Amino acid sequence: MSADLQTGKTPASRSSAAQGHTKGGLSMHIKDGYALAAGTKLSPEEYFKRKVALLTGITGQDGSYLTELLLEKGYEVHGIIRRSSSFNTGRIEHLYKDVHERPKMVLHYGDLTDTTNLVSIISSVQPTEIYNLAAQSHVKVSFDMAEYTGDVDGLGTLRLLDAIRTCGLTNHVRFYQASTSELYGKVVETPQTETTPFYPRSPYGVAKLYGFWIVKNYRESYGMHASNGILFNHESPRRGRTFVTRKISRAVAEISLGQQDCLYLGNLDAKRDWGHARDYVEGMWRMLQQDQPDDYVLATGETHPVREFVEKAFAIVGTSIEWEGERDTVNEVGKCKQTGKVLVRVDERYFRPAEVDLLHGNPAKAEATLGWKRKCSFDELVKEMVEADVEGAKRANHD
Ligand SMILES: Nc1nc2c(ncn2[C@@H]2O[C@H](COP(=O)(O)OP(=O)(O)O[C@H]3O[C@H](CO)[C@@H](O)[C@H](O)[C@@H]3O)[C@@H](O)[C@H]2O)c(=O)[nH]1
Repeated sequence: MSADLQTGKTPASRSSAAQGHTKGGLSMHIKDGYALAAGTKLSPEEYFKRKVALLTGITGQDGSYLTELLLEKGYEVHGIIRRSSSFNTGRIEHLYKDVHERPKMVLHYGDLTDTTNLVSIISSVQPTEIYNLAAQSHVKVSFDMAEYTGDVDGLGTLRLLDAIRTCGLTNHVRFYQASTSELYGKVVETPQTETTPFYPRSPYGVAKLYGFWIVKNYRESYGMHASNGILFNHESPRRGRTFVTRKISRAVAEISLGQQDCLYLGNLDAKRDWGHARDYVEGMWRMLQQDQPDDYVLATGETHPVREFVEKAFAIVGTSIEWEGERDTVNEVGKCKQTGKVLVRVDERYFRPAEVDLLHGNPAKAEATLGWKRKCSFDELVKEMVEADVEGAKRANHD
C-alpha cells in the first residue's frame, strides 16, 4: 500500500489534490495507478524490461545512499517504511520529486513482522530487485531486545523470501540480504573471508546468522537469485547517532564549539574495518547484476581501534589527545595535550555483555568478481564525518 507520509493516507483514500512538500517531513506523491493493482500479471517481457527496486530499510543510512545510486541508474525505487508518529524520513527528503513529475521514489508503509503486508507490497510493485536492509541493527540494543531482534532480523528475512515465492516471483526477482561482519564475532582467523567460520557474539549476530543461512538455503532449495553481502562496518555523516563513529564525530564537533564538555565511550580497544557507506551500496548493486547469486565480503582490508578514531577525529579540529590511567578500565581518560582538560572518559554502561574485539575483512573476492573497490580511505571518512558534524552543530546553534 503506497503511503503519503504527511497524511498517512493511501492514494485511494486521498483526495486527488496533490499533497505538498511541507516542513518537518516528507510528503510523497503517488499518481493514481502508479503501482500495479494487486494481482496484476506481467508477461516475462514486460516484467524484465523494467528496472524496479524494492528496499526495506530505505530510511536508514544505506537505504538513502542506495536509493540515490538506483535513481541515478534509472530505477524506479520503492521503499518500505515503518509507521512512526515522529518523522523518520530525514535521510531521503532530498530525493523528493515535485508532484508534477512522475515520482521515481515511492514509499509504502510496512514492516518485516507483517507477512500479509509484505505480500501485498510485492504483488503490487512486482520488483525486479529487492534489497533487504531493514533491521534492528544496533548490537548493544539487541541484548535488551533479543526477541524483537530475532523476529525482525532473522524471521523477517524469511518472511520476505516467502512473500517473493507467494507472489510467484521466485525465479524472477533478485534478492540482496544485508548480512554482516558481526557473523564472525569471536573471530577464528584474520582477515576474515567468505569461508571464515561464523561465531556470532550477540542476539543481533545470531539473528543475522539465521538470515544469512535462510538466504543461502532458499537459493539452493528454490534456485532463487539471492545473495548475501557480508558487510564490514560502513559509516558516513548519515550514520545513526548511537553508533560509535557518529557518536565520536558529533561529540568532537560539539566539544570544539564549546557545546559539550566530554565524550563518554565504552571499549576503546575494539577494532573495526570501517569504510564509507556510499562505496558499500555500490557493491550491493553489483552483486545483483551478476548472472549467478553468491556471497561476498565488502571491507576495506584495514582495521583500526576505536581509540584511533577518537584521536583522528579530535585532530581534525586541531586537538591532540593523550591517554592517562590504566588501559582497558573505567579509570582511563583522554586529555587535551594543549590544555590538560579531560575530553574523553570510559563509561562501563557502554560495554557489551559479549564483545567483538576485532573485525578485519578481506574483500579480494568482491574485487575480483564484482570489480568493486572501496574509494574512501579511513582518514577521509573521519574527516568527512567530523566536518559535516561541525557544520551541523554550527547550524543548530544558529537556528
Ligand atoms: N555504539 C557504541 N560503541 C562503542 C562505544 N564505545 C566503544 N564502542 C565499541 O565500538 C565498536 C563498534 O560499535 P558500533 O559502532 O555500535 O558498531 P558495531 O557493534 O560494530 O555494529 C555495526 O557494524 C556491524 C557490521 O560489522 C553492523 O552489522 C551493525 O548493524 C552495526 O552497524 C564496538 O566494539 C563497541 O563496543 C559507544 O559509546 N557506543
